[in-house]
Amino acid sequence: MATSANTDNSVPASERPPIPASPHLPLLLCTRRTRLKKIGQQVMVGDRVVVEEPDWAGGRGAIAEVLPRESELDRPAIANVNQILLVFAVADPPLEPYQLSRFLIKAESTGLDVLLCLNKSDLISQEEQQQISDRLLSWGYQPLFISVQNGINIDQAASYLSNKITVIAGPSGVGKSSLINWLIPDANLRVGEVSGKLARGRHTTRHVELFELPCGGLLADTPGFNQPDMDCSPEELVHYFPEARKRLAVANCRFSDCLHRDEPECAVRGDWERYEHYLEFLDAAIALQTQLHQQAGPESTLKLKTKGKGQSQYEPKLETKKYRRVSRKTQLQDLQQLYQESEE
Ligand SMILES: Nc1nc2c(ncn2[C@@H]2O[C@H](COP(=O)(O)OP(=O)(O)OP(=O)(O)O)[C@@H](O)[C@H]2O)c(=O)[nH]1
Ligand SMILES: [Zn+2]
Repeated sequence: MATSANTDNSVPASERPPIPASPHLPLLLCTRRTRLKKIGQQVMVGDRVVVEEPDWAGGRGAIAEVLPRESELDRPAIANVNQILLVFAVADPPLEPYQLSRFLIKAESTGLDVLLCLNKSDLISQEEQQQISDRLLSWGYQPLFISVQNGINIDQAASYLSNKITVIAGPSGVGKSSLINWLIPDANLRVGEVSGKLARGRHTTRHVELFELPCGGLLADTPGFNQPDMDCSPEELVHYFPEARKRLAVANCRFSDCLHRDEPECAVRGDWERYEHYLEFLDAAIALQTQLHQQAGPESTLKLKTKGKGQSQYEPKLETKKYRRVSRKTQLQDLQQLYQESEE
C-alpha cells in the first residue's frame, strides 16, 4: 500500500533509523489516530496515508491522515483502484459469452477502465483467435491473447499494469493464479492483506490482498468479485454496454426514461449481438427492483447506494448488531492477530 511517512523531527537526524529505499518500504502495523476515529474516517486497503512518527525498527506507526481517494470499490473494498483486469480462458474452461458479458457488465459498473486478457491461447489456432477478436471488437473490447504456460504476450499484459492499482477477476480455472505467479515470482512481495476477521465491516468480502508488482503498481486478487451479481438499477444497465453507449452518443431515444425494450423510437434497440444479453440482464434488474420495492420499509435488507459518477448499486444495509462498534478488547485481539499474520 502506498504510504507516505512524515519525518519525526523530535528525534535528532543522527539517531533516526534510515528510511528504507522506496518502493519496498517495510510493512508497518498502524493504528488510527483518535482524531480520525472521532470523525469516522475509515482506512481502506489501497489508501494513501500519512503515517506520523513511524517506528521503522519496531514496525509500528499511527495513521494521521487519509489522502483523498481517486476511487472506492465496494466489493472488494479497495481504494484508489485504477482498472479491472478480467481474465478468461479461450478454452478449458470454454469461453462462455454470457458469462463473459456478466463479468464485463459488473466490471463496467465500477466506472473504472476494463482490460480483457484471454488466456490459454496456446489451445486454439490463429484463425480461431481472430474470430473471437472480431466478435469482441463488436462488443467494444480489444482482448489481449495470452498464454501464461507458453509465455505469450505476458510482457504486454504486465505493461498494462505498471504503476497502476489493478483488480484481477475472472472465473475459476482460467489461469489467474498462474498469471499472478508469473507476474510476481517472489510471493514475499505481498504488500497488503486484511484477514477475514479484520475485513468485516460493510460487506462480506472475506479477503483483500494487494501484491506489489516488480514493474511498479499493485495487483489485488479478489475472490469476492468472482461471482458477479446483477445489482444495478434498470436505468443504469444500458450504460454498461459499450455498444449501447456508442448508439446513445449519436442518437436519443424518444422517451428519456426509455428502458430500450419495446418503446417506440428507441435508439438502443437493434441488431447488435449482446442486445439479447441486455434484455435478460434488464429483466433481472427489474425483478430485483420490484422485490426491493415490495420489501421497502424498515425490514428491507438492501438499500440503493449512490456512488461516484452518478452510479448506484444495491448493497446490504448494515446489520446494526453484527456491525456494532467492536469493543476495545476485540480491537486489541484483532490487532494482535494482524500483527502475528504480518510477521508470518
Ligand atoms: N494450456 C494452458 N493451461 C494453462 C495456462 N495457464 C494456466 N493453465 C492451467 O490452467 C489451470 C488453472 O490455472 P489457475 O492458475 O489455477 O487458474 P485460476 O484462474 O487461478 O483458478 P481459481 O484458483 O480456481 O480461480 C492449471 O492447470 C494451469 O496449469 C495456459 O496459458 N495454457
Ligand atoms: Zn431506448
